[in-house]
Amino acid sequence: MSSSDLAHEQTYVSTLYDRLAELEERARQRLAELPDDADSPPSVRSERAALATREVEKLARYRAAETGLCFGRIDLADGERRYIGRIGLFDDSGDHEPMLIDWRAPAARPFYLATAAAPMAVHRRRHLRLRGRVVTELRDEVLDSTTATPGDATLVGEAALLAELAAVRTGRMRDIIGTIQAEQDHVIRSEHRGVLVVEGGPGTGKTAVALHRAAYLLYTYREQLAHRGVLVVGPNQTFVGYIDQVLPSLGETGVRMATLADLLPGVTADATEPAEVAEVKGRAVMAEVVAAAVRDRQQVPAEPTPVTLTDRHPSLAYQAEVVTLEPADCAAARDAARATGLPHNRARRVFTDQLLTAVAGQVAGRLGDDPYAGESLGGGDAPGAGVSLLGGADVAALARELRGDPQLRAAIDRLWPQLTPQRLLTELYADDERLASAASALPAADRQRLRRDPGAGWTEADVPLLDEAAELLGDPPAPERAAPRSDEEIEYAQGVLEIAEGSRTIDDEDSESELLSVPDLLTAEQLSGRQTTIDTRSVAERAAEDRSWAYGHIIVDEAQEVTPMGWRALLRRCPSRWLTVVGDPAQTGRLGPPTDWDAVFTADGAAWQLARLTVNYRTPAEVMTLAAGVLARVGPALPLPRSVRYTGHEPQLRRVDPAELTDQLCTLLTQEVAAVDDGRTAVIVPTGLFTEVAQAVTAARDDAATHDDPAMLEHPVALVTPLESKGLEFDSVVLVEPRQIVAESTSGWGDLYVALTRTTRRLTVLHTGELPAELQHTLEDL
Ligand SMILES: Nc1ncnc2c1ncn2[C@@H]1O[C@H](COP(=O)(O)OP(=O)(O)OP(=O)(O)O)[C@@H](O)[C@H]1O
Repeated sequence: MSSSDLAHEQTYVSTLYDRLAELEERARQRLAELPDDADSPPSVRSERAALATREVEKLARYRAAETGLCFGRIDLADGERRYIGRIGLFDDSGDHEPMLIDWRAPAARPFYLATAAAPMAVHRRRHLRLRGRVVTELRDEVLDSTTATPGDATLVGEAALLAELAAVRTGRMRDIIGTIQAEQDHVIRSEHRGVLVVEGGPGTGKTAVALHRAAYLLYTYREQLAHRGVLVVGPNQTFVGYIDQVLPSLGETGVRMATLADLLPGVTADATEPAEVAEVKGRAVMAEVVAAAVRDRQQVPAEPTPVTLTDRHPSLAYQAEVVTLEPADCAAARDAARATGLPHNRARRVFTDQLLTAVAGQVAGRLGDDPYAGESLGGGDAPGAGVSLLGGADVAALARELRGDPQLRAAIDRLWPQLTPQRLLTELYADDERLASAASALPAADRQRLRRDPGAGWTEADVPLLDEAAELLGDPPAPERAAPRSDEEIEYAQGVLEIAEGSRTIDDEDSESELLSVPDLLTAEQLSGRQTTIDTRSVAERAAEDRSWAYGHIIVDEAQEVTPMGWRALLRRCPSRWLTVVGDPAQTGRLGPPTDWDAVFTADGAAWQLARLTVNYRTPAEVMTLAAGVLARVGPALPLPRSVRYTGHEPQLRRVDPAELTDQLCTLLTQEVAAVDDGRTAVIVPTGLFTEVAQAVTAARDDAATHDDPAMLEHPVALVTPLESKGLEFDSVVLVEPRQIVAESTSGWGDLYVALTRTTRRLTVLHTGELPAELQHTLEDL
């Protein structure tokens, strides 16, 4: 590439940065010019808050675009030249000519799709590499079948791609907007408005593609998605930490990232449990178990139940101290409450009302009996025997009075208690009888797995069950008195009232003294209650605090790990059924059958489509050859993704003396850390060996960390179990005791396959006994 080419691009890129700085300055000014709000009415304040939010978001996008602002250029056959970058920039002329095209805009698409065979009117594609604002490198491809450089015809911008893939890892995932490949582009820009399921082997870019799709959808459907927000679900907090920089680096900050365990506000699901228990909790049948557990809490007594009233009710002249809850009355009240279709806590009101009316009728029957019914008083004024003297209004008044009786309330509570999801599940798990009734569809051994004493804490598998329960129970009816207003709000309202009082006209003062003023009509508390509080939380924050939030789009990563109950919780949060779901059946770590997409989505009425990614960008071909034997054990029909590159490093298989395992490991780590420079090395250890190995390694090296450290991935050495390594990648991987990994795994060979495919460059397998034949065979075949 000539230096004049570089100089030319430098001039252009500098102009782009100048334009970006101008726009940033303008947004900052607009923010500064927004008037102070304090005294404006709520409608004006909320409009200004919206304006401010828009400017703040713009500023965030401009800032995010600073690094690597422009990364590409396409020259079209007709002479048009388009620069492609992180955001769109237009010049200030009246025509607003595009200076830089957002990578998500349709005009940028040929940059990602054009090949020599199908050039899409592109004559040349250029990749620009920047360091800060300086253009350091250009890579050109001429898309002309006669002059095209030889290479992998399926790859777009092969040289730039391979340079990206060779870069050392930092412990945080990066965006890939400069080198998105054609099959990935089709997924990112898919116009499918239902569920898009993307399957692909390790390293095929499923996570990268899912996140770029989120950015693409937010760009293309910003109005629609800005209000409802986008949720990205990952398998664990380490993974969420690994990917959480990608969308902000693309200028998108309004996305909520969470694990399934975080879905329910107010529930911390950090307890652990055996995989066999989690598997039972994840089954679809658990929806029926939870529903039955709720129904079981709506009871009818087998026998008439006497209740001694405690209060001396003013209207009960004869002190009817004992009332009876008749099974037939309770059953009628239960039927009426269920027939409303309301959630349990809301339907409780109907049950209570109807039962109280029945009890009041009983009391009224006693009170209203005509004492002279048997006597002949002459005249036809008395209603006669068996006919109450009290009318419907009297019965209603009695029912109202009875509602306050503590004994009666307690009796009703036993029949139809107000329940929280936590109480429902705690009492279900803790009681064999309740379990036998609600979970009768489960075999006895599985029911026993659910048995647990109160206070054990919640696990991730409990969250969808709690969510299911929350849906069936509903929120309790709003408390009669609203939550007290804050002192500050009341003080402000008091001030308003004083001003209103002080600003009364002279005419007012002259008028009659009984003329009411504002403070006579309204207390400060009432006025503060009428003020509209302006919610300054972001959409993502509001969504996180609201169990019933409906997201505009949901992205689910490592989707093969989600259980049928997990899917119910996710789909509930996306009424539009617009989801992107990425996963690999071969990497399933959970017990139970693999996910049947049809059973999950078609049964739910969602239109779903399958797309596949076939090229592995992470794992070198040498390592994938080793992993092939293991994949065959995971499932003979599962496709092996094609690796995009060889690195020249054959995987090392080292047998060591059991007594020397940790010493050998520490020595090896010193070599690996040196070999990857600033890169990252992982030690993947079976769970049963984890504590021993982690203690030895962290004692020997202060650059090593485990998941106890939230910044684990930023350390040169991370110690992880196979399950924790899911979705992550490292420059070098040391895999300890593969045979034990398989022995411990609940899903057969899947965990070993995941562990083997985490490396971008180097792999060493340390083992003390025989290697699994699957690893040896593959090597012999080489
Ligand atoms: N088009 C691309 N250009 C540059 N890098 C890419 C591209 N596609 C994927 N990569 C890189 O390949 C690596 C693997 O991508 P990613 O983690 O998204 O794969 P995955 O399919 O989710 O893997 P796994 O299932 O093993 O977790 C990442 O470092 C990612 O940045």
